[in-house]
Amino acid sequence: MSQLKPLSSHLDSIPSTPGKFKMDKSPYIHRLRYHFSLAKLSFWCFLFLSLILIFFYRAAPPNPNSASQSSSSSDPSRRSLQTPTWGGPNWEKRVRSSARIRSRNGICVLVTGAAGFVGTHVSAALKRRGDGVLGMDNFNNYYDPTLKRARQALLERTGVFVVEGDINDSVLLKKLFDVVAFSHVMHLAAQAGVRYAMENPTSYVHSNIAGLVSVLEVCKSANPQPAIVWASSSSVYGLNSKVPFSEKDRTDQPASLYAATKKAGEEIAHTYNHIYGLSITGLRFFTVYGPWGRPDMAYFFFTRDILKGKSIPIFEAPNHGTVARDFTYIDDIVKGCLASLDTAEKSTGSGGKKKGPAQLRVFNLGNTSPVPVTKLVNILEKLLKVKANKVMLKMPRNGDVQFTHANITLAQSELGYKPATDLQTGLKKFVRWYLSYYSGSGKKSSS
Ligand SMILES: O=C(O)[C@H]1O[C@H](OP(=O)(O)OP(=O)(O)OC[C@H]2O[C@@H](n3ccc(=O)[nH]c3=O)[C@H](O)[C@@H]2O)[C@H](O)[C@@H](O)[C@@H]1O
Repeated sequence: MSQLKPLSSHLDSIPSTPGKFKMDKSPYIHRLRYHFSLAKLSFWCFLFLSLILIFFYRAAPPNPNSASQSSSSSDPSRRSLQTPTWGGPNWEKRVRSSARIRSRNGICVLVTGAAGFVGTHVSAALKRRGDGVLGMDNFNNYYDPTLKRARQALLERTGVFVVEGDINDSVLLKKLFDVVAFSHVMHLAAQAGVRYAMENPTSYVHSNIAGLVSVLEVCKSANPQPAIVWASSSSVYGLNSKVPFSEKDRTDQPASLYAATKKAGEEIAHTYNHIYGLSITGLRFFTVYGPWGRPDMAYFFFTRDILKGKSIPIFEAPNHGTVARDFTYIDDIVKGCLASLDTAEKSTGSGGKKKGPAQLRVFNLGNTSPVPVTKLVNILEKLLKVKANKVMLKMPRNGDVQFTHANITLAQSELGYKPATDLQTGLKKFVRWYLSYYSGSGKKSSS
């Protein structure tokens, strides 16, 4: 710029209208021509450098569509939108290769939330039996993202590519369906956790409502439409006091915003099934635990805090009432998920138009034997060989319910679902994983 200024003062004396400037061979004119060509050269150099700078600036995020959705909101699920990392021929090649079916009668599944706890186990199990699997995850920081990266690395080793992106990024979702004709979508991406909903309510609306609609919108327009299996929650039973919880029981009394968004998801699923002929199966998971689990869940952070000698807050109901959960081991949940995919009928619509009625199902996937939280802590103490510093607390009014208990008759008859792992056995496997994962490298921290 500094070079152009003095030159522009020379150029100011030259008429701007072409044709009015007469060529003259005087020495002054020669000097003028010399200055003029220098100005031109500087101008083109400047333009060229600017173009290079603009090119590199724009090339930094490969997908401008996603970048435009970035937000500085406190919502952790949105943060990943700021660093989109998809697109390009190599990326498409990896997507295709990961989604390629490698067994006879295999299915081709898009797994959202693939770097999550259940997502990782389900993706690995599908891949092991030869199905085509493509993962998707936004790697948000609701809990330690290094654990999610470690799960991603595990999946990479089994041949599953996890695309980094948010389910609200419909451009990315459409692109994935352009590249691969998925027969099924296993939709597990969600904002989980019951108590966190009071801290960050919008993250639940963003992932569990807007995100679900985004996924269903793309599925409904896809040709062929995939069959969808997705994660609802035992929390939809809310204040229901009839035990064990059956799919026919009322679910209109959610006790947390988390539960309300999952219940809303079930109603949204009904709408997309009704209008567009999408085949949809909702799975009500009951407190899933196991290796590679979620650090925000009680069994996980109790283990961490017992080992650190920190106190363990154990909630109790009024009048010292027992708080209990139908803890369900991850391997049993995986079997239920795969059976749901295998028994899912095809969607009946195509390209956004319904052609006939389609399957709509909801199943409880629980363990059918609730265990008090105090008992969970006793088992952990024995497995860890450390006495817990227990502090009994009145159950806070932040969304928890006193107990959960699944009736699994429907899943048993329709899916052949039969949980086989009791809490003692499952926690033993979890503790073994926990100790090797967190002491193995000496670098990781569960805090
Ligand atoms: O079944 C489900 O649908 C839900 O299961 C879990 O929710 P929750 O059962 O509340 O699991 P945890 O947060 O691990 O709590 C387990 C038990 O420990 C108790 N707890 C929790 C935290 C604590 O500090 N102290 C304590 O006693 C809770 O009251 C609860 O009874 C998951 O976190 C949800 O994402 C999932 O949807």
